[in-house]
Amino acid sequence: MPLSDLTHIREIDRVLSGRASDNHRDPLVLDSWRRCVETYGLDPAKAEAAHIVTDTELRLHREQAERLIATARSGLKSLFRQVAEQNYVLLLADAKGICVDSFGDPRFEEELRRSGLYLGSDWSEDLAGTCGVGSCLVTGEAVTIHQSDHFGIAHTPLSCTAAPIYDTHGKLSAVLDVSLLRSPSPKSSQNLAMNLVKASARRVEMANLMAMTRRDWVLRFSTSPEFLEVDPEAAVALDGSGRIIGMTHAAGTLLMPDTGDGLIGKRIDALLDMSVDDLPDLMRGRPAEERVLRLKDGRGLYGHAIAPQQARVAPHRSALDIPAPLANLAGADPALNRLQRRTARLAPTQVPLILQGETGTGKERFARAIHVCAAQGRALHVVRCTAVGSDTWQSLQTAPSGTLFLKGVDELDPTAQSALLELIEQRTDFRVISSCQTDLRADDRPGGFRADLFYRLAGDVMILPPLRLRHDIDWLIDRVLRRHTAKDLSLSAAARAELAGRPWPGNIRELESVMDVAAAVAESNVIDLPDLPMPQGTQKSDAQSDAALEALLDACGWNMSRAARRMGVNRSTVLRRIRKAGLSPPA
Ligand SMILES: Nc1ncnc2c1ncn2[C@@H]1O[C@H](COP(=O)(O)OP(=O)(O)OP(=O)(O)O)[C@@H](O)[C@H]1O
Repeated sequence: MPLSDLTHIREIDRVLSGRASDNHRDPLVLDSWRRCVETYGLDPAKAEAAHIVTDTELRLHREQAERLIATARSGLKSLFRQVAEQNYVLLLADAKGICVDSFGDPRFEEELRRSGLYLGSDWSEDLAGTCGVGSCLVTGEAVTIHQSDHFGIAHTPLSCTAAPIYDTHGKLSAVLDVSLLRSPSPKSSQNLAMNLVKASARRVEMANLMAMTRRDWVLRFSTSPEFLEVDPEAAVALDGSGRIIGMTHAAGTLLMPDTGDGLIGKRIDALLDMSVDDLPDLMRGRPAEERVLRLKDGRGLYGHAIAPQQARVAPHRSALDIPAPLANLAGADPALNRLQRRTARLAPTQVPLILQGETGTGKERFARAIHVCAAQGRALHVVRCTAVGSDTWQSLQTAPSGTLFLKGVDELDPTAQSALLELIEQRTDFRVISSCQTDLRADDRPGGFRADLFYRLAGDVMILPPLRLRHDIDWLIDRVLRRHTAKDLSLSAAARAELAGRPWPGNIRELESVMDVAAAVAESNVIDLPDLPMPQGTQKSDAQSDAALEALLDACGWNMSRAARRMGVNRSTVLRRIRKAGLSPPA
């Protein structure tokens, strides 16, 4: 027996008798050696090179791991391209340690087969001893088993680096291994291989999650905005209520660093300061740097949400027509639901749109949703019209094509109007969406909005109703409340009724700030009347005209007290106005 083998066997004996190894072995290797002798009863001197399963067994193993293998194969190929010049062999093993796919240089085929770096070889630790695949399967971690780290003397020339691949439920399902028949002596020579194999396993898990959860939301994470879209670190799949139904392994470590597991079934709002309703805001339309997520322990992450590619259950026709980013903007409000349906049809076109509504009614949010539905990753340029200068128009001349959102377009002075007209005539590749708070009209008189520009912007004008006229205010309250997930808050019936009756001059923005205050001051997890801040000043009621009065009454379901609270008057005043206007409740 060669001296090196004898030395190896003696070292194992020494370690097994409780003495230290001279070779600064990784504790993971020493643990595995102990298992080999004490649990599996293996003998390091037995020079069994490779255990190869029969063709029938191999077919069975391949069939069982078929889906993952199909996904992993492309990862394997690209990894092989990266290491092709360096004589590495790539193996994909299933959860039992059987090599179900391999890539290697055909010139060394016979040698690879003899060494077990080949299809059908069984690398489970209880059979092959300490080895890349087997020890990775036992520990669930990426490992390098370098030369004499191997238990059996038949394997000590090899250097194997392996990383686990977990399925979408967090179960270890396969191992990706890169091995060398001969390698330089220092173990550190395999550090790069370790990074490559870990990155490939992560990408295989990501691709597998995406393929398995096409009907669900996927939320991908990265600690840096640059890699968020190209190479995210982790991902989870979510059902419609925000429960985690799939994950990549790294998501456990990232979202629950203490325990790492138990992620499946958890609600996303229990882990992050966000709810499932915020997912559309995390889609591609927004710059990655703005898509910051906060973990409950205060750490920050960047998030990228991918909408379901197919509906989970076939909804009824009108819901089917509305893509998720738009559908998430309203509850059951007939006017808004009509608007959503209309917008869903216009979103994929190039028709320029004007969104009109009071401050805080959600015009920008609507515009972003339209962009996300239409733009397939193209740029969104937001121009705040109160703050434009010549440099704004100049930089837009060379900006990438996409959506141009003109926020507060009614604020543009004549010079800016000319500059904008010139820009959109040149940049026909911009889809223009504008927002305004006033009833914008073409008016060529001095100080007006020039007609030639107006008709280029106003393909369709969409009116977003003020909050006091929305029927879905309860839905909105719940939605805004869900952002305060740290306290698991709810609202007392009295507080809810009080909020439903407010005039809301600042609309949804004001609602958000009221809920922020209430959530902060509430002493229990039920927000009650005293927790609500006073209304922030009252605006002249919309119910000045008969039509507006009727709309407000409709929004309140003809409940006089609620209408009176919204208008900031008493009940008898409402009744008097109804009589004067000759209005009556719908039959
Ligand atoms: N459908 C919605 N659900 C939940 N929050 C919403 C919704 N629409 C708007 N918001 C929130 O309300 C706030 C105001 O929305 P946004 O900025 O879109 O309003 P706006 O009409 O563009 O306002 P302004 O004209 O004053 O700029 C934002 O914080 C936004 O996140």
